[in-house]
Amino acid sequence: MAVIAMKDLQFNALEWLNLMPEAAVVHDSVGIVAVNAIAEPLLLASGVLDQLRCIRQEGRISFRSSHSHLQLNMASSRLPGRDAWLTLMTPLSSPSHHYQQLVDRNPCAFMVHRRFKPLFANPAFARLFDFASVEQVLELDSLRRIIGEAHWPEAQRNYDTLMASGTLGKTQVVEHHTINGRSLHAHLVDFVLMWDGEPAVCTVVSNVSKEVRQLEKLRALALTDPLTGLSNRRHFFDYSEPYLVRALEQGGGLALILMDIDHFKEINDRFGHPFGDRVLGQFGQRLVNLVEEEALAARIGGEEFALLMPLRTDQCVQEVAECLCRQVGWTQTEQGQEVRVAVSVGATAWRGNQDRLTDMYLRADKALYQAKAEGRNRSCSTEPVLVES
Ligand SMILES: Nc1nc2c(ncn2[C@@H]2O[C@H](COP(=O)(O)OP(=O)(O)OP(=O)(O)O)[C@@H](O)[C@H]2O)c(=O)[nH]1
Repeated sequence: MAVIAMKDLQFNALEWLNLMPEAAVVHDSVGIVAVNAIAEPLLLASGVLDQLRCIRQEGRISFRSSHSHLQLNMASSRLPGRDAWLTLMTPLSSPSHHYQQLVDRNPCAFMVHRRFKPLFANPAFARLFDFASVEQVLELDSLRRIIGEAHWPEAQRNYDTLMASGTLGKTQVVEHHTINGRSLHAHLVDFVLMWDGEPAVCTVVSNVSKEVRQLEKLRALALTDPLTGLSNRRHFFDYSEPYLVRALEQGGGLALILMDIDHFKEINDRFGHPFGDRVLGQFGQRLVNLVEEEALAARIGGEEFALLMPLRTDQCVQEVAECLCRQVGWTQTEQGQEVRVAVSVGATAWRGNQDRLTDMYLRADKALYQAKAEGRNRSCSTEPVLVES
């Protein structure tokens, strides 16, 4: 592959060209940016550069023309967000044979036209989507089944945009299901080609299921406190919104409860940091066991925990806080000595639609401070407030 000029490092023209097993040229308002090896000799032939200039000057998008000597079919796609074009040159004769080659030479590809009617597919595509053969793919009237109902409206919109603009489809990662219902994540790159005088779409597919799973794992790790397995501070504050929305929509109550283990420094000092770590882990476990599943429990600091939980109409925040305070602590023996793990608790209830989590946090923190000041191992809550209906 020869690169004539690369004006912008972010511009992934080379990547695009790598996907094209046929003659492909990327050009912008100044000139040719990149070509692949198959297109290079074609550019030397008289007339081809003029055709490309025409595309630029007239601002035409997808078009088809043939050069008398070379009998080329030139279809241009505008690169998303760029004043640049990708032109594919295909022999005018035997397009069917040519497109079959196009999909066959790609690691995994298919071509559709008119509402996702499959025209060509390669064996890797058939295998990836659990088809018995390429023929089975081509028997379908539409790829709707593997696109999936959830993604179908968006896929149709993308297809229409692609047809109307001739623009290269945005690369995207989409969850699909195989014909056997197996879920997989695929990275798709679409480009427009001419088929039987009409635009059609060729899509190059990469199976990125493994990468997506790894990303999901990493995301979960980034949101989890490793010591307790609870949500971490970031997740707690980022994930609070659905709780507030639900309280607002359903008019229910919501409690924010902060808990801070008493004299934790002393526990560390007496029994060592690893023991302190075990206490934190145990505390997290006890907390999860005490609350219902829909509660969001998090470790938001060293020995500070938070709980965001819906309140039933028969529950009042003071009682919930008091109950937790009594039940979450415990006594155990370590190195022949008694260890008492107790907490101070500060709690508040949501006060209606102007009340944000940050407001609630300030109030609960104040109540927690009060519980510490009054002697620890107790709960305090903000004064009873009527929850707005
Ligand atoms: N083992 C362990 N200790 C931690 C961790 N994070 C914070 N700490 C310790 O937690 C202790 C908190 O001490 P303080 O803020 O003085 O609070 P306290 O001793 O619990 O006193 P009060 O909160 O006033 O009852 C400090 O000694 C920290 O080093 C952790 O991940 N593991």
